[in-house]
Amino acid sequence: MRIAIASDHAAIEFRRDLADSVRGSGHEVTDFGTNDPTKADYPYFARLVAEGVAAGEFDRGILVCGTGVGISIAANKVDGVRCVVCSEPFSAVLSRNHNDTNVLAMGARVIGVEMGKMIAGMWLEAGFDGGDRHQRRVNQIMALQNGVEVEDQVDPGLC
Ligand SMILES: O=C(CO)[C@H](O)[C@H](O)COP(=O)(O)O
Repeated sequence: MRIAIASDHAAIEFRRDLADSVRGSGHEVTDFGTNDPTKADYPYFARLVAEGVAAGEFDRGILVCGTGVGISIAANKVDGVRCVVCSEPFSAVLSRNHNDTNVLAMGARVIGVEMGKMIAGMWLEAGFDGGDRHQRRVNQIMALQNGVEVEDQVDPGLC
């Protein structure tokens, strides 16, 4: 797959190690930096990756900052992006199976790089389960992103 990766200053070594690992698994990796250890603003780097994924230039994106939180919030502002921030593989894989996430965020101040490689590897391998309920909910998420009103599809009488 074509993978875009970026980080802020808090995750430079983590991102470089991770990019090597993803490349080693046979993916085509485009690394957007930063390579500047002075302060870098994570929304800028989130945007480079998120817009590339949303435009179809990349199949998936990986973002790293100190916690993964800010960079994931920023990525999720881009229409077409479903970014998950993860510190363990279970949520990463389920985010693919149920939510069809297309960007993964992690925190270099939260987890070690070996855990990051495992999370990214499993996330890249996992597929979307699809099917009526998961596809419907993903469609609802995307409708929210576009400001469309979303109705609960479940009969309240069944709750
Ligand atoms: O985790 C982050 C955002 O969620 C950033 O990496 C973090 O806020 C950067 O902090 P500092 O500028 O103090 O190094």
